[in-house]
This record gives sequence, C-alpha cells and structure tokens, in this order.
Amino acid sequence: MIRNLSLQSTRSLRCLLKLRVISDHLSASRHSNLLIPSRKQHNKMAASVKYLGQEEAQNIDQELFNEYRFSVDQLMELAGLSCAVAIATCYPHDAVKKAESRVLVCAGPGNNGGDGLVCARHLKLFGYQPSIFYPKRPSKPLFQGLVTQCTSMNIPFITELPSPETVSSTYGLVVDALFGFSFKGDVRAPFGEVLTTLKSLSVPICSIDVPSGWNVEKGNPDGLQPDFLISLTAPKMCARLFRGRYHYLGGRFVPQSLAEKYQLNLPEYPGTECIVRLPDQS
Ligand SMILES: NC(=O)C1=CN([C@@H]2O[C@H](COP(=O)(O)OP(=O)(O)OC[C@H]3O[C@@H](n4cnc5c(N)ncnc54)[C@H](OP(=O)(O)O)[C@@H]3O)[C@@H](O)[C@H]2O)[C@@H](O)CC1
Ligand SMILES: [K+]
Repeated sequence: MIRNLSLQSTRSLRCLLKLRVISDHLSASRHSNLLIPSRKQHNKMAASVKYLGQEEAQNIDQELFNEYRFSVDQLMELAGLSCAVAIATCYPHDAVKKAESRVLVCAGPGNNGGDGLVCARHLKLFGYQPSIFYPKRPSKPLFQGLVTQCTSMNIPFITELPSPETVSSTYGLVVDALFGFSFKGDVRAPFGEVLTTLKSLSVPICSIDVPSGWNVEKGNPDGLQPDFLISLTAPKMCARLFRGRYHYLGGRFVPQSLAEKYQLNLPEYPGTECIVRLPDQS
C-alpha cells in the first residue's frame, strides 16, 4: 500500500515538475516563441556549446579587437542591445511588478558596466523606466559618452544604493552589470556592500555575462543567485552553476573563423534574432 502511494506521489511530482517546465517555457515563449529552441536543439546545445575559461574569454576579446578590428563601442552596443532584448523577452512590462516598470541597473567600472549603460538606454526605448547606479566611472570618452546619452534620455543616476528593502520596493527588476569575465580575487570596495545588498533583494536579478562576484570559472555558491543570465559571445565556465530560470546567449557578432578557431560550437540564433535561449543546466 505504502509502496503504491510513494510510487504515485513520485509520478505526480514528476508531472508537476514537467508542468512547471512547460509553463516556464510558455511564459517566456509567450513573447518569443521563436526563441525557445526545440527539445532536440536544446539537447544539441547542451551537449556541444563551449563554456569558456577566463583567459580564453579574454583572448577572444583581444582577438575581436586586434585581429578583426572591431571597436569596443561596436561590440558593447550589440552586447547591450541583446541584454535589453532578452530582459524584455523574459520580463515584459506586466511582469515587472512595480508601477511604470522601474528597473535599477547597477554598473561596474569596466566594460561589463558599459554593457549595463547600453542596456539601460535600450530598455528606456522599450518603455521601461531604468535608473542607474554607477559608483565608479572610468574617465574614458566611451563611458562619458554613454553617461551623456543616458542623461539626455532622462535616465536618472542614483548616487547611493538604498537598503535592500527600499530597492525591492522601488524597482521590479535589478540588472547586474558590475563585473564580467575580468573579475578576480576578493571583491574590493565599494563593491562589497553593493553585492551584499544585491544578495538580499526580493526582486529578480538579471546578470550580464557573469553573475557579479562569482569566480569566472568556479562560480560562488555564497554569491548572487540571479534569476536571469545572459552570456555574451559564449558562456563562461561558471555559467554551468547558474540555477536561475532564464539563460540566454547574446552578442551575435562572432565571425565564423573565430568561432571555429576556439571551437565555440555556438547554437544557431533563430532567424534574425540577437539572442537565443540556452538549455538549463539543472
Ligand atoms: N569580449 C567580448 O566579447 C565582449 C565583452 N564585453 C563585456 O566586457 C566584459 C569584460 O570587460 P572588462 O575586461 O572591462 O572587465 P569587467 O569584468 O567589466 O571588470 C573589470 C573591472 O572590474 C574591476 N575588478 C576586477 N576584479 C575586481 C574585484 N575583485 N573587486 C573590485 N573590482 C574588481 C577591474 O579593476 P582593476 O582590477 O582593473 O583595478 C576593472 O575595473 C565582459 O564580461 C562583457 O560584459 C562586451 O562589452 C562586448 C563583447
Ligand atoms: K555581471
């Protein structure tokens, strides 16, 4: 009798889990049925897409700039746009709980932060109400230009990061653009407390390229646990430990010869889309 019961309960648990996966796909694909690869494609991607080490990611970065002569601005614009498209796909206006779809973008001192500024600008154009927290700004013209563009589009910059409770009650979504694949060692001020605040939020966190504060290869079990991750160019090794709901690939700018040289085995992007969903790692 007990055996039957437990058998039944495992069966019903399994079908509940299946329903959950289907409903997740349906809710995300409600706005983007093109972006959810079939189960077959999923399996193919899971099997073959390459997860990059930190040095490899930096080498590809350098090759894009030095061999292929891309400018940082070009890649950052494409990367930031893909972040905004993926976020809008997964968190359409009605899903961003707070009134006027308020989003807080936390930008760091490097190019990951630059992606965040570009993402904020595109989210504004998509009808979201982004604000930006940008505590440490590089003095380079690229970043000054990005700040000017945001300011001229009435995207406010906040100078202090409020308490987790205030952030969670003011914004429906937080974009983590603090650190990407060049994060190294223990987090240095002023970003330690920023990460502590982000870890205590009760609203979804969308991480760009790498969940900030994670070791790019080994991850960080005590670190941020974002709901959403968009890997740029190709996923980093730590992305294998991502357990949120949405994992996307963006930054559709990799020349075939470079993809072949590093055997990236990137999945196909559907049609003209600038993002593609990657399979869950669970
Ligand atoms: N290549 C591509 O395909 C593309 C790459 N793109 C984007 O570039 C990102 C990589 O950008 P990135 O190299 O500027 O490094 P990033 O991760 O932003 O951080 C560097 C900054 O963080 C700081 N810092 C580091 N460790 C720290 C710590 N423990 N505690 C505190 N601070 C720390 C470090 O300071 P430093 O060590 O130099 O003093 C430096 O200021 C990549 O993830 C992607 O998002 C896209 O734009 C386009 C396509
Ligand atoms: K990040």
